[in-house]
Amino acid sequence: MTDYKPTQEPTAALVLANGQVFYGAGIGHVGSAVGEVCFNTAMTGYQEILTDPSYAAQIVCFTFPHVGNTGTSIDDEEASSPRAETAAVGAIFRAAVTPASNWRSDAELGDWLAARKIIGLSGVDTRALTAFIRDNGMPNGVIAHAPDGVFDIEALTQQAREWAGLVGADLAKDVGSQEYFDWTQARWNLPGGYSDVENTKRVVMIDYGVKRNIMRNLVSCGLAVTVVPATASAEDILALKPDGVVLSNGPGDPEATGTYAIPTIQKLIAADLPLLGICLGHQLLALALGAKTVKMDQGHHGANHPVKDYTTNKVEIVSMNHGFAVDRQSLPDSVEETHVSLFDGSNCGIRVKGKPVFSVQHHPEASPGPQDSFYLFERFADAVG
Ligand SMILES: NC(=O)CC[C@H](N)C(=O)O
Repeated sequence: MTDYKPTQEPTAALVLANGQVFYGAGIGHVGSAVGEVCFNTAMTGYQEILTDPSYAAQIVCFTFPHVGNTGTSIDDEEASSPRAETAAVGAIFRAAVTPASNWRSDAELGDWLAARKIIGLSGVDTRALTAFIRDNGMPNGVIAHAPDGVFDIEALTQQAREWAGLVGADLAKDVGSQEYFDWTQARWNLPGGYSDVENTKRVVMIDYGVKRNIMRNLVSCGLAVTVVPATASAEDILALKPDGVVLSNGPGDPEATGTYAIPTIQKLIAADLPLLGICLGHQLLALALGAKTVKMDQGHHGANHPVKDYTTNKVEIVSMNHGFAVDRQSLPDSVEETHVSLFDGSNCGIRVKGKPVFSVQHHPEASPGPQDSFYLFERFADAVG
């Protein structure tokens, strides 16, 4: 792969740890940021992707060429708080971002990226970058936006090389909420917008970087949601007398977050509470049950991934965003594999035999199906109810 130079003078660049450079036009935040570079194949949902806290410390290369056409809307934020660390650090686009044309848009993508402190880079050969990631795995890199076009490539390469990367990184405790709070908003299901619902059965959401739509789906299934920080102890959680617990999605290496999450989850399982894990929550549940997680080469990031539910033999089209996976071989006898990726056969779901404790690797709230995976929330609500 050769360095790709656009015809105009570049105002932004992606510099990989191996020294390769992708030049383009800058948009959004001015400055530089280091992260792991991944590609996402979704055709829609760029705002939800960039505000999914699971993408913290990542730079997302969109394979879909036209991004930004529908602008941004306050309703499409996914992080529970707008702090800068709760989002991807960079976004890479093939085509230049054109003005938004959509009735829902309340800000142009460029302005929104700037407000969110996300660096955008357009005009990049995203196919070449994606092919590179497919062949070599997800590299560390620095994305830099300098309107004067001056880049110290050597220093940026050095920064990418010296970054410790995502293996061993616990990001969940910084990205998740630092406070306890109740979430009451249900799914967007009325012409007037989202509705607030008061439910009686209460679940605690351990926030490792939760997405809002997970909480909306729980509320829509009849559950009241109390959010607690990632580091909340089992004692603190049990004191809230929950009817169930949800382990959220989140960024970073599950093993690193596991140092404090595993003992908590083990106590919650011992307390016989219904438990649902999603993505990072799935990986943490597996670790708490004695299994292992592994780093994937290119990961799964997209909105068209087929997953099979062995318990019903149905295939659902799901949204994925993960760079680590549960190692099937390491699952103990007490655990049954319930879901598998039909792309690469990797594990996508588990349940504990004889207990209402289960988890999935994909994002059932993200609706590419569009409703294929909502049954998981209903399954959990039934277990709680
Ligand atoms: N979406 C998530 O929860 C991601 C989980 C984990 N950080 C991974 O990359 O595998």
